[in-house]
Amino acid sequence: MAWAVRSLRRLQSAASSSQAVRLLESRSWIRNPRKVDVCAGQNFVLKVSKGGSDDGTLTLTSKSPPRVVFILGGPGSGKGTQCQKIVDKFGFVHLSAGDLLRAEIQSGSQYGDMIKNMIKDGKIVPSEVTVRLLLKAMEDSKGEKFLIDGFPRNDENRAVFERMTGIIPEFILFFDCPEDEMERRVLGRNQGRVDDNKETMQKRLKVFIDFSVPVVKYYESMGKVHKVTATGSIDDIHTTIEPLFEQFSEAHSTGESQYATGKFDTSPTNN
Ligand SMILES: Nc1ncnc2c1ncn2[C@@H]1O[C@H](COP(=O)(O)OP(=O)(O)O)[C@@H](O)[C@H]1O
Ligand SMILES: O=c1ccn([C@@H]2O[C@H](COP(=O)(O)OP(=O)(O)O)[C@@H](O)[C@H]2O)c(=O)[nH]1
Ligand SMILES: [Mg+2]
Repeated sequence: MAWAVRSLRRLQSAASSSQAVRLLESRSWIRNPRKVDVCAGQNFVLKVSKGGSDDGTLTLTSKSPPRVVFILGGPGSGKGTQCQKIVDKFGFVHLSAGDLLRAEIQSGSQYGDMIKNMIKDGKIVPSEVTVRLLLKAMEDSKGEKFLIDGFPRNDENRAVFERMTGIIPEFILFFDCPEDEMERRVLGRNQGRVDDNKETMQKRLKVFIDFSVPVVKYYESMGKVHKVTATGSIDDIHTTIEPLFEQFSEAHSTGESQYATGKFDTSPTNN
């Protein structure tokens, strides 16, 4: 029983809900859910439903669940530009996965060279690297609502984010832009980026079609995608998407929202 109390204390001291999710997944904290009805951590409440079978369903609700909107679209479709206008008006935390990766290169990280070479080739960086950067940025920001820009870029990104955070996006904003317009914008961006050139752009567009568009289709099958025609003026596009964020703010003005319900396998572990 001592280890159950010890483990419970570990869970209760978890600094964030995402840590609790990781503890749950590792199952290193509990062998018998019957002993734990409700466990309140610093940022979350864990409720164990008294399911008849052994694999009781655990519901992890967070007192202030991180609410996420994914902003997707091809390179140069206008994701960053529109995110900035949404932040100015609705106070989200804007996390550009690409910017976080470029900052990681600058930081002298052990992954720096790998990330730089992959960006140069328009390739998608391993999911765990990007998700850890996103998680850290979310926790450091102390924010509650996030625009995650340019992520997930493939199905593995999507699955790893969900597994590591337990977060389901509120909706996806997809900027639909013709390839020639995206190329024109990227080549005119003048940000000194290693990947803003004709050759890399062709590779990025292929990666977008082959890997990122299927992620949009996945979320479309869940009815979570708002597709926006991303040609026309920056202000007109912003006006088109504003109502989505007005509704978002109203819908979540009060109360907790359940953000992770998982069938965490709580059958007694062997170890
Ligand atoms: N509606 C638009 N019309 C023309 N240029 C745009 C529009 N939206 C963004 N841009 C420009 O195109 C380039 C790419 O925009 P950006 O927001 O960086 O796209 P993404 O983040 O999707 O790559 C930037 O130089 C930006 O100023
Ligand atoms: O989740 C991500 C986001 C970006 N990238 C890499 O970073 C590059 C630049 O991404 P960013 O979103 O900044 O490009 P944009 O679409 O804004 O031009 C991409 O082409 C990828 O090589 C990645 O691997 N994973
Ligand atoms: Mg961008």
